[in-house]
Amino acid sequence: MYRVLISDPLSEDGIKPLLEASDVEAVMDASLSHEELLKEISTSDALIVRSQTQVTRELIEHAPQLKVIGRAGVGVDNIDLDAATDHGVVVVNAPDGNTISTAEHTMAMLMSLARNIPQAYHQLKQNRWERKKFVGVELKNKTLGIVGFGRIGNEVAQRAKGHRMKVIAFDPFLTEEKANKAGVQHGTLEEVLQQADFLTVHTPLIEKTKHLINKETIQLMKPGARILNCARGGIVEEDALYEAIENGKIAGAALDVFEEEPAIDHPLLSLEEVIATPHLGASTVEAQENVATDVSLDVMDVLRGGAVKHPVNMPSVSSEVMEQLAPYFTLAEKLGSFLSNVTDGALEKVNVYYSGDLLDVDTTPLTRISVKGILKRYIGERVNDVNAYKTASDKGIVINEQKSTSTKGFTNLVTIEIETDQEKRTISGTLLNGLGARIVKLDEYSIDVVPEGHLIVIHHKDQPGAIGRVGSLLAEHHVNIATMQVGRTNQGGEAVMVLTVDKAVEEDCQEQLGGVADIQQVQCLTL
Ligand SMILES: NC(=O)c1ccc[n+]([C@@H]2O[C@H](COP(=O)([O-])OP(=O)(O)OC[C@H]3O[C@@H](n4cnc5c(N)ncnc54)[C@H](O)[C@@H]3O)[C@@H](O)[C@H]2O)c1
Ligand SMILES: O=C(O)[C@H](O)COP(=O)(O)O
Repeated sequence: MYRVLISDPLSEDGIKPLLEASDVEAVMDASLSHEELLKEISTSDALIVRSQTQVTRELIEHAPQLKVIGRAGVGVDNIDLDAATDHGVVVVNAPDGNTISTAEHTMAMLMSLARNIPQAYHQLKQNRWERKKFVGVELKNKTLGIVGFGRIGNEVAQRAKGHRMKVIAFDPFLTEEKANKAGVQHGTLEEVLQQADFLTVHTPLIEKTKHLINKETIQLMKPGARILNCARGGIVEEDALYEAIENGKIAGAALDVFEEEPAIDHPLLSLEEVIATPHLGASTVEAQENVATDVSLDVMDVLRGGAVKHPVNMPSVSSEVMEQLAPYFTLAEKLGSFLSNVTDGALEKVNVYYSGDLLDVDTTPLTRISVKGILKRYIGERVNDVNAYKTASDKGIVINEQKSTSTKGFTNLVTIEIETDQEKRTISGTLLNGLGARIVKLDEYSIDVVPEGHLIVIHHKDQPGAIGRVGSLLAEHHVNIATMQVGRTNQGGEAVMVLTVDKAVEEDCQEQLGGVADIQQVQCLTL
C-alpha cells in the first residue's frame, strides 16, 4: 500500500484516480503545521503539493520512504530539486492543465489594467461615482510585449491578437519561423521592452529570470507603459517597479504573484496604479481538476514503476523511445552491476557503447540505468534512476556514451567499459530474441552467461584439471553448479570461468577456491 500525502488544497474530483486506487492510501490535509508535516512525511511514499507547501531539504530528509513529489501545477520553485535528486526522489509536475486558465487570467488582468476596473469597482462599492478619474486606454493597435513564449505566453498572444493588439515576443527558444507560425513578431529582449505598451512575463523563475525586469530594463521601456506578472514573483523586481510607478515612468501594473507570498501589507499594494490578485492564475474548477488528475496519474506511475509523463528532475522520454528501450533496462543494469563487482580500484570513468538495433535510439536512459547498476556496489539501494548521474558527477566520475557500428555479429549490443585507478574492464551483453539477456563478452573472453542469480568469476591458467578441481571443491561446500562457461585467449594461456550456482558462496569457500592450483583470482557476486 502506498501512502500519498496531499498537503495543499487539491480538487477532489481531480484526484479520483488516487482515491479509487486499491494500492493507495491518500491522506489529504492542507492545514498541517511544520511539525505535523515532518511527522506525516516520515511515513509517506509520495507527496503532492501546489505552491504553498515549501518542500525543503529538511522535509525531504525526514522522508526515508519518499519516492515521488508531485506538483499539481507548473512552477517547482517551492521544491528543493537538488535535495530531491540527491535523495533519489522523482519530482513530477502537471504543466498542461492550467495553461488556459492562466492565459485567461492574464487577459482579465490586462483588460482590468487598461480600464481601471478594480479601482473603479472599489470606489463604487464605497458609494463614490467617479467617472473622470478612471479614463482608460484601448488595447486595439497597442503592442503587447511577451517575455517567455512557452505554453502560457503563446496562449496569451493568440487572445491578444483577438483584441487587435500587435504582439512582439522574446524567448531564447523562439525562432523567426516559430514566431511567424504563431503570428507574432520575433524580437530581442531589448526590442520587446522598447516596443511594448503592455509588457507581460511568462517565464519560469530561475537564476536567469530573477529580476529580469529591473531598474535598468525598465529604463528601456516607453514612458507610460504597463507591466503584468502572472508568472512568478521575483521575475519583476518589486522595488524597481515601485520606484518606476512612483516616478511616472510606468503607468500601472497587474500582479498575480509576489516575491513573498502571501503578500500582505506589500508596498506595491498601496499604489493605486497597481491591481492585484492573490495568485489566482490557476484557480479555476477546470484547471484544478486537470492538474490534480495529471499529477495523480504520474505519481501512481512512479510508485508502480511505470513510465512518467512529466518528470522534472530527470529527462523525459517519449513513449515510443521508452517502448524500444524497456526490454534493455535489466540488461543494462545487470551488466553495470556485474562489471563493477569484478573491478578493483577507485572508479574514474564509465564508457557505454551501443550498436545494432540501438544505434538510432536515444539511449540516455539506458546509460543512466547502467550507471545505477555500477554505483549500487558502492552506494546500495540509495542510488536510483533519478540520482545516478548526479551521484556519479558529485564523485567526479566521468560518464561517456557512444554509438558504435561494430555489432560483433549480434543484432544489438551494449558494451560497458569501466576505468578505475587500477584497471580497465569491459563487458558486453545482448538481448537474444526470445531468450532474454546474455553476457557475451567479459574483457577479451567470449562467454554466454545469463546475468542473474549467484555467480562466480574465476581467472585461471588454461590447464587440464583446473575446472575439475573447482567443481570438486564447490561440491564439498554443497554448492550446486547450475551453468558454467569457459573462455580463453589461447590454449594453455589465460582463461576465465563464469559459473552460476544455486546459493551464495560463503567466504571460506571463496578463500579455498583461491588456493586451488592454477586459479589466479576468484570473485563472487549476486545479481
Ligand atoms: N499565476 C499562476 O497561477 C500561474 C499558473 C501557471 C503557471 N504559472 C507560471 O507561469 C510561468 C510560465 O508557465 P508556462 O506553463 O508557460 O511555462 P513554459 O515552460 O511552457 O514556458 C516558459 C517559457 O519561458 C522561456 N524562458 C526561459 N528563460 C527565459 C528568459 N530568460 N527569457 C525569456 N524567456 C525565457 C522558456 O524558454 C519557455 O518557453 C511559470 O513561471 C509558471 O510557474 C503561474
Ligand atoms: O505554477 C503554477 O502552476 C501556478 O503558479 C499555480 O500555482 P497554485 O497551484 O499554487 O495555484
